[in-house]
Amino acid sequence: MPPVLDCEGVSAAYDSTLVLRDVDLTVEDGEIVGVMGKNGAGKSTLMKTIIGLLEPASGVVRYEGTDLAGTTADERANAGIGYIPQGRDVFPDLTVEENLLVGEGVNRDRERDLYDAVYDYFPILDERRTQKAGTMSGGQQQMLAIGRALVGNPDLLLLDEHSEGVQPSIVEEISENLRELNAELGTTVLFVEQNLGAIQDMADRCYAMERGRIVDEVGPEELQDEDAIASYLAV
Ligand SMILES: Nc1ncnc2c1ncn2[C@@H]1O[C@H](COP(=O)(O)OP(=O)(O)OP(=O)(O)O)[C@@H](O)[C@H]1O
Repeated sequence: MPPVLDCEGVSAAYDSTLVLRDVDLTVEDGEIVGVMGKNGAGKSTLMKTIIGLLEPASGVVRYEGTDLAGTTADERANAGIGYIPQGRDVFPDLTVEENLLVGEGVNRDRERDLYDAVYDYFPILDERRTQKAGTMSGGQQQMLAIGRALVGNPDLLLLDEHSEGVQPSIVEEISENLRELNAELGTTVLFVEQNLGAIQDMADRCYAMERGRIVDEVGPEELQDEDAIASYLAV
């Protein structure tokens, strides 16, 4: 079976400024893989390139063995890639239920309705079904953004800094929920982060990114050694 995600020699630029340089990265079925790096390292750019908001200047992005070149972000979502951008991007004037309904639009498997699962993983969303998203806390909006991707029944979830603007105890809760849904639903996860706790709580293994390049790959044991990974982060 091919990896769920395979980036080979991927470079990307804004105008003529190269930001992502020759990135090789794979994510196997069922894994939770992190990419850690400081502000400006290129993590969001990597996510945008994988989901198709930015065309690579060179290299190949493959999803489940298929080259994604020339496909739009919508087509990639329909193929089973769920993307949770930095800053969450929930619809503030829509209720929790309505936000989830938007996410369901990309669900390819009509037999598999994941609303109940979302409300089980995130009970606060169940309690606030009719509340407008814009009135909820950062952590609750993050849960909603994850829920909205989840009801689309993704094989691969791409998460861009889910810890940002969320209080530490809620970051921990969200990381735990993500591990649970990975184990129970089999959803593969690639996340980018600079929060040490979220990286240690979530990742099976992790790539380190500096100035647009992958500079190291860190396995599960080394991940628990704070000193070993702190140099890659802004701590
Ligand atoms: N739309 C854009 N146009 C031009 N340059 C950009 C754009 N977005 C990001 N950059 C630049 O690309 C580099 C990488 O940015 P990116 O947002 O990918 O980093 P990051 O690792 O996600 O950082 P952060 O944690 O701050 O989000 C930075 O130097 C940034 O200034």
